[in-house]
Amino acid sequence: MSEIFTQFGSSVATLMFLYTMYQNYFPNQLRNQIKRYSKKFTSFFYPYIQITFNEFEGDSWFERSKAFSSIERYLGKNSSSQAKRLKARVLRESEVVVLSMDDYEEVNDEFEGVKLWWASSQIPPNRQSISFYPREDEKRFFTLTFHKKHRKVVTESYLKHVLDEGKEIAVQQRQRKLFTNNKSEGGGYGRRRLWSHVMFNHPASFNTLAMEATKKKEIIDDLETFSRSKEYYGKIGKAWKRGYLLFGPPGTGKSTMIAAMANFLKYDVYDLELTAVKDNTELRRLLIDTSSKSIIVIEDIDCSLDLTGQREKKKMEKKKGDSGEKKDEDKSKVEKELKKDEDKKGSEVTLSGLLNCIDGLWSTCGEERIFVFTTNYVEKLDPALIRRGRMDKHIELSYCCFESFKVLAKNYWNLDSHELFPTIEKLLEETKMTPADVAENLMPKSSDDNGDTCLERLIKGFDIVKEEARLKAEEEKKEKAEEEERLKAEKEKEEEEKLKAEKEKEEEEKKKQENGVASPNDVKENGHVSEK
Ligand SMILES: Nc1ncnc2c1ncn2[C@@H]1O[C@H](COP(=O)(O)OP(=O)(O)OP(=O)(O)O)[C@@H](O)[C@H]1O
Ligand SMILES: [Mg+2]
Repeated sequence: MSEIFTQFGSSVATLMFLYTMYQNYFPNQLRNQIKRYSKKFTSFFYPYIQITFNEFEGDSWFERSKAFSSIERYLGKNSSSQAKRLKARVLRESEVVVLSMDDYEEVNDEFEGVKLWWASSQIPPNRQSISFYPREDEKRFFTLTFHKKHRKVVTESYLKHVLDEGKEIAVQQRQRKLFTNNKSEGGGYGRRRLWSHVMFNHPASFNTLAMEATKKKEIIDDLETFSRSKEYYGKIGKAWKRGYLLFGPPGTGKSTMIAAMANFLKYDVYDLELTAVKDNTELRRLLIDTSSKSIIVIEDIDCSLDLTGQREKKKMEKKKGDSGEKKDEDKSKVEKELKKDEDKKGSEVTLSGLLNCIDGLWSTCGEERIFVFTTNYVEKLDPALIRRGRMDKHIELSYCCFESFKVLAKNYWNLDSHELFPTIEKLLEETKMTPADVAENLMPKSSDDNGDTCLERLIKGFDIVKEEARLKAEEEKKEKAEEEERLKAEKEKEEEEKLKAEKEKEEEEKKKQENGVASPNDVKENGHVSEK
């Protein structure tokens, strides 16, 4: 036994001696060669492949690798049930807690029947010191291990799947923003910020939007299909964007619907104020500066620009001419309209500039974008602006119907039915009331209010709306009668002046004949006086 120990001891000593000789006397180059061949030798028997994803790559020390962040999110979602140690991070803007697997944790994954292993590691810092910032020599990385026979599936499909899903999770977790364009002020130095933003926290959703169920479903389906159609748009050679035109009277839910759309798709919203845009070039710059997955909104498009072009201009010029002859009251009305027109002129954005941005070559900068225009007067818009392809879907938001009312009653008071519903249904058929008015009546105004009192108030509200409608109709009738009267007076005046002119002419001719002077009509081309 002691012999065996002696032999074992001397063999270990020999090995140690050889290793020390190898370390000390083999040149570096030779050592590297040996290392390379030994790795090749082991990989011949070791059937697995490893891919490493570093947190920071190349020169960009300050910017985390996008692939690393996507993998972290993907694994965070899939590893929370497997990993024993997780790291929690709270996103600054959204206050959402994001979990990711801690260092030296391992999780497995499966994709199309292929088994894969992920591990998170880090190269520890060389020196021990206290630092607020991440240490330069502290390198975190993920390692993906898989059998070499799955190389094709992993490199061609799995990695794309991981990165796409990671990106999608980021979209879901991000705090969305509401942007508005800054007014252009010439003469500034440096690069001006084109958009300002606040956090988008509008609570509207399609559940709370009062609208017929079929119409609502149609819009939801349309939005869903759009957001899933990246490949399809690419295949048919169309920019991945869609235009919606929302039209209807004030208070019918156009702005609310935009918020519901943004919440449904989890998009940012860019509220574009066209009158603050200097010219077409700036409009283009603004659009290039918008991100993908966003809704670009132009509210009250009929008021934003002189989109009816020359026709409108002529009408205003005529009004301007007329205003000289009008009563003071009328004059101020026309001047007000002219002032509004002047405001629009502060912007040199033209209809064709706008059309190019929605539909031209520039519209393809950025993808997955929805353009929404709203208006109270669809008939005022230029047909070129709202043709399909530009505004693909036209949605009319109208006065409250019984179905819409039921959505509001459910939202405001959790009412599915009530004895007053039939009365309200009848009143809604007879009277035009906007969802905004219905909502206002259903809002509790004191702690004593409940479903019954609010429905009763709504019924009374119909009387007010009816009375308002009656007064408005009367006023319109009066205005119409006054306009007719004015036109009649103008016509009579014109006729009178015409008659007067004719009479004067006749008298003049008569006078000339009496004085024996030939009238110019009596002079023939040859200069002779005609015989009468
Ligand atoms: N269809 C609707 N569903 C739910 N609430 C609505 C609806 N329409 C209007 N409202 C309520 O009325 C208010 C005003 O609606 P909103 O601002 O969406 O109207 P609008 O059509 O954009 O009006 P405007 O043409 O004046 O801009 C909203 O705050 C909302 O509470
Ligand atoms: Mg609105």
